[in-house]
Amino acid sequence: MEVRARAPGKIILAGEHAVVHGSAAVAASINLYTHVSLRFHSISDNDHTLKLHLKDMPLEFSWSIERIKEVLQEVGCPFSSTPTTCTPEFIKSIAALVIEQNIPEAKIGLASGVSAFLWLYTCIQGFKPATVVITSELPLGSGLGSSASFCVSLSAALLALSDSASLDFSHQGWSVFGENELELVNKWAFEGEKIIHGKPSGIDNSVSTFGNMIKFKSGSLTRLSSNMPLKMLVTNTKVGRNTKALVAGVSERTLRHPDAMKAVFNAVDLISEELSTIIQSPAPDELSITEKEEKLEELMEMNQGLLQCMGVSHASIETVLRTTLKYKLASKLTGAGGGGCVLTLLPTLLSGTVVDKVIAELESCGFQCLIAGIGGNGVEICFGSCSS
Ligand SMILES: Nc1ncnc2c1ncn2[C@@H]1O[C@H](COP(=O)(O)OP(=O)(O)OP(=O)(O)O)[C@@H](O)[C@H]1O
Ligand SMILES: C[C@@](O)(CCO)CC(=O)[O-]
Ligand SMILES: [Mg+2]
Repeated sequence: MEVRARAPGKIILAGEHAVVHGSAAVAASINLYTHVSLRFHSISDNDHTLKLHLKDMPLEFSWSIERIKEVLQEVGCPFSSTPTTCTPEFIKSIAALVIEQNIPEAKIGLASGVSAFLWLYTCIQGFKPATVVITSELPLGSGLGSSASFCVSLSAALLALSDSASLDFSHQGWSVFGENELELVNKWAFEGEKIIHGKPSGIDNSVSTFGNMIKFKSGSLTRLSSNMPLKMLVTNTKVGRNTKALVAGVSERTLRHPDAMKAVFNAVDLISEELSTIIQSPAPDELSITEKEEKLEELMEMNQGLLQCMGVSHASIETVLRTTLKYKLASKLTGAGGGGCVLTLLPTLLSGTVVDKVIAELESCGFQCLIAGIGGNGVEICFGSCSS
């Protein structure tokens, strides 16, 4: 029996970092996915290993089930029907299993992803021999939620083949879980994100699980129904960074300047609330689409200024901001910042020629541009044949 799962990446329209400190944030799924395929080995395979194939790296890992048992059972049994946080003892043991695989130095950032894999796998499936293959359309470590879509798609595939799932294996094509299963996928993915991120707010795994557009505040999610055709240019500066370090940096700044940072987070909260109201306000509205877009642009600029206050901008991000401003377009970083991706709102009435010009200028700086499809489905699973 083989199952496939796919989960989308995301953009954050407002509120990254501040959301870790209790402010509201607004995020939307995008049409770029991480794909997971999971197949248990049968007795006739005579293969007693757990294999992880990161196809586009390309890297392959393999552990004998005996070795995994030997290392993990020293600290307990991770197998659990409810989402469980990986303890520091398990983290250490899992790290030992990852180190044995000799990940090349240039790809060492993947170690946290492989650790999250081992945690989610052994918690949800225990010690069953299997092969897991992962591919991703998302750039890793660029602010588009690669870590969350990795954890969500993996949790979905693992839960789909768990004993507690009651799914219709004969259904052809992609299908969605029921609400309760989605909640469970989301909770497990959050545990995986903790291993990769340190202190995630939960917004990335939530939007990857449920899709569409959400407002997220203090761990709770509100689904937004947008009445605006939103078009965003995503520019990848290709400057590598890692979310864990950036989130930790903002927390350290908050410890040094608690009152000033509280005011910054409060301002971001108000920006996210206003942005979600504008996006949801019914059309036709007293505000024309253009007026709404102008308000969104201003809010994005204000949010970007506050992200600079938090210390998460970067010279490459500033270059994108300056370039798009020449065309009177507003931009902000998305995700954790420090490099990674920048969003630019493309107003409905903007001519295609201007879009082409701005993309050409950004690409001449060595950046990579794409126009993301915003607000599609969340995680989906498929048994048997399905289009990719
Ligand atoms: N397809 C994948 N295979 C293995 N590991 C992955 C994969 N996708 C993400 N990861 C793990 O997640 C890490 C990147 O996560 P990180 O949170 O730093 O960036 P991001 O999720 O792309 O951006 P953001 O959190 O700002 O949205 C990688 O270094 C790796 O450990
Ligand atoms: C930087 C951050 O706010 C968003 C990363 O996409 C971290 C988080 O909320 O977990
Ligand atoms: Mg991430």
